[in-house]
Amino acid sequence: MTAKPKVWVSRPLFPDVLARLAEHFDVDAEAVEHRHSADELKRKLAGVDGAVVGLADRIDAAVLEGNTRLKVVANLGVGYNNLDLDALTRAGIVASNTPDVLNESVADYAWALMLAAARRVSAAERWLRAGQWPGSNMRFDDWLGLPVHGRTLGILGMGRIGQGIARRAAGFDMRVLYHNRSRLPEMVERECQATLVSKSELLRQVDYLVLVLPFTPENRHAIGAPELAQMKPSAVLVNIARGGIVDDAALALALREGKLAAAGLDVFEGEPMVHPDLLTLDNAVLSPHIASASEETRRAMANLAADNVIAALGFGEAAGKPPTALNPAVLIRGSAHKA
Ligand SMILES: NC(=O)C1=CN([C@@H]2O[C@H](COP(=O)(O)OP(=O)(O)OC[C@H]3O[C@@H](n4cnc5c(N)ncnc54)[C@H](OP(=O)(O)O)[C@@H]3O)[C@@H](O)[C@H]2O)C=CC1
Ligand SMILES: O=C(O)C(=O)[C@@H](O)[C@H](O)[C@H](O)CO
Repeated sequence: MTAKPKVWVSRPLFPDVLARLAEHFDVDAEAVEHRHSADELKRKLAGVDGAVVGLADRIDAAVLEGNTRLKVVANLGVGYNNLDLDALTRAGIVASNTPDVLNESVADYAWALMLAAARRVSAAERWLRAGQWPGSNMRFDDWLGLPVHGRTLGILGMGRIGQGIARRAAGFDMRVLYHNRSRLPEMVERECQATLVSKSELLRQVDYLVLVLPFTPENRHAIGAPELAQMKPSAVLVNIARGGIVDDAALALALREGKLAAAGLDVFEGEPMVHPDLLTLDNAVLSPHIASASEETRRAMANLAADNVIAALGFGEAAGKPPTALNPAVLIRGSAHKA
């Protein structure tokens, strides 16, 4: 009997998903969360045929150097800026991500941050938990927030998730503007009731700006001091995209100086570290990169990553056709199936 292919799972995963992988593979699954160094990644990946990795695992040319065994890397996330896709493709390794299954949960969460930032939910809760309500003689005009309904929502990066955020805006009777490098099909614009504008028009007109761009070299600091200066001082910024798309130092300054009303942030430059100034600001609602974290969605992401590994290594009904491969040309050339 031939030995089963080996698969490494870099972070703890749902047991039933690991069991699906174990039907076909000899699975080495990490039992505790741990940030792997480049050396550890190189060592782990050298001994396996497939891997399921997280956003903290940076898979680049140095990590892959000399690796002749690895055939597939499945990323637990739709964003894949932790993968050097060119290096993976050059090495004949299939890479995959987890699009679509998380759209609705992440769109829900963008709204959670938008509403919380507008209505000062986190600051009010901190105040209440600190025991400050009794005896405070809270005034009729204390804790005033910003209206959401009827305002203008802007989406920078109107892809799968951005469109979900836009569709929800109808319930709040909002006008929706968006900016992408290319215009969406008219039918999609109609469904989302959204209008394409230039980036500077978007910055100037919106009351709420939600960022849902991928992190690429082009998008680094897409929102920095010059862009913040174009926004209304009463506007709210929501970043659920990636740390580094916003210049967090410039954002903290704008929030402190009242040049921007509030922010809701799920991602940070250099996370898990957060810019110290943001931590001191009451008008910033902060969360630890949890926009996709509903049970149903995280399970769907894990299963989709497993589907990709199973198919790329030639098993299951989709053998040879990983459903969400980022570089399917590797499969067409057949190099993912090196001996
Ligand atoms: N906080 C979290 O937990 C999560 C974060 N994310 C992040 O959200 C990102 C988006 O996901 P998803 O919606 O699936 O991706 P999509 O690829 O479907 O959408 C991205 C959109 O961004 C647009 N875009 C890219 N570059 C630019 C640019 N320079 N200026 C304007 N628009 C741009 C693209 O349009 P065009 O090409 O026409 O410009 C596209 O419409 C992910 O890459 C990930 O980083 C996703 C899930 C959870
Ligand atoms: O999908 C993405 O791009 C995300 O950023 C998230 O869904 C993370 O993958 C998730 O938080 C696990 O780290």
